[in-house]
Amino acid sequence: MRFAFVTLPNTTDPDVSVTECVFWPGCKEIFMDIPGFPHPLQQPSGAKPAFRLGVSSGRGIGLFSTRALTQGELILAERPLLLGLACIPMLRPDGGLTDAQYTRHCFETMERTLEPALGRMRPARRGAFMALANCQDGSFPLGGRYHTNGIAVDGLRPGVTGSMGTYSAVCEHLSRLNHSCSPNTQPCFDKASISHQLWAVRDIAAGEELTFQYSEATCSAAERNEALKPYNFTCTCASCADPATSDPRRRAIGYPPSVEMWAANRELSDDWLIQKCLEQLVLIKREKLEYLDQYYAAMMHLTATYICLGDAKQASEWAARAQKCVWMSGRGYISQEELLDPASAAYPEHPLWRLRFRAG
Ligand SMILES: C[S@@+](CC[C@H](N)C(=O)[O-])C[C@H]1O[C@@H](n2cnc3c(N)ncnc32)[C@H](O)[C@@H]1O
Repeated sequence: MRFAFVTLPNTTDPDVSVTECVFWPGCKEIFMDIPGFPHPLQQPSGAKPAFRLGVSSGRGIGLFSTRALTQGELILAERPLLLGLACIPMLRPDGGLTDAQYTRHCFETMERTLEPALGRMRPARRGAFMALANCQDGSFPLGGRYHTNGIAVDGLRPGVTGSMGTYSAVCEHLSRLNHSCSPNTQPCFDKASISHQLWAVRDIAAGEELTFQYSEATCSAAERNEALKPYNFTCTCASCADPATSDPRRRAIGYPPSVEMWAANRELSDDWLIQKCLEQLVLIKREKLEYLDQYYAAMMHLTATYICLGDAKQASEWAARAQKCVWMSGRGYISQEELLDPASAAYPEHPLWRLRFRAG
């Protein structure tokens, strides 16, 4: 397998941070084809950083807020030290390798693949990479750190889904985020600036530890902890400590039914869909899972439902709440600026306006 080793942006300016990339052929062009690439890093508000590194009891180093943060606030943006394939496709060699031998073979291949990228890295960036945690036994200094600290990046291999389509970004600061099954932040990768951005998904108190989820949050506590095994820790968050209460709530989290279906169905009450969405929001808030797509979807549905009912005031309030979910950029987020003012002409002109009274 021949990978492309590239530095992006391609500059020797020491004041511009760069990312060492291990790309499938063709991935570099995804960046180079973006008009104006590289865009500058988006800057968080405030003169001082909104985060600091600190010791998190029993979890090594973590990130902490330095001040109160509001939902939808940008906490930090940084270029990854390293951006590469989440895993390397490898045929199992003939000769009857055991599972353990095959796993070792995969790690050895990853180690060899990462060596040239680390060799290209600026010394300070390489030092930052090597200072990161390695949850393995140390046999693979590069691959171990890569797997411990990589944050998933999708969409760099158009048309390829699953692990073969996923990239992994290792960052100096963002990779210090510890895991929580009820995370208060969400990282988003911005291709145009080749940076990872960290967003507050709910209001965060000054001094609170910043966390994100390493594993799918809507499955059971047992399944989540199975997925966390490669990171070598067991989660002790409130949801993992009380799965009898939390698991059924997480299982019940989903997407609301279609607005058009409800609008056309006279057997359903006018507030039927509103109740469905509010039920979802209660579950999501109890489990503190505001980062989920379903949270944003519930608020978008509430906006659309009130438009169908011809209630611009309520619709604009839900549009304003959905508007804060900036971390949904790249995952279906639509800025609804025009719906924030209930007196806006966008309401009577909206295709769903009073649909409930027109449908059927
Ligand atoms: C990506 S690193 C996070 C930063 C790390 N704490 C450090 O010191 O650099 C992942 C490692 O942090 C630790 N960790 C992360 N979340 C944890 C949690 N909720 N409980 C215990 N350990 C955790 C585990 O050792 C895990 O392998």
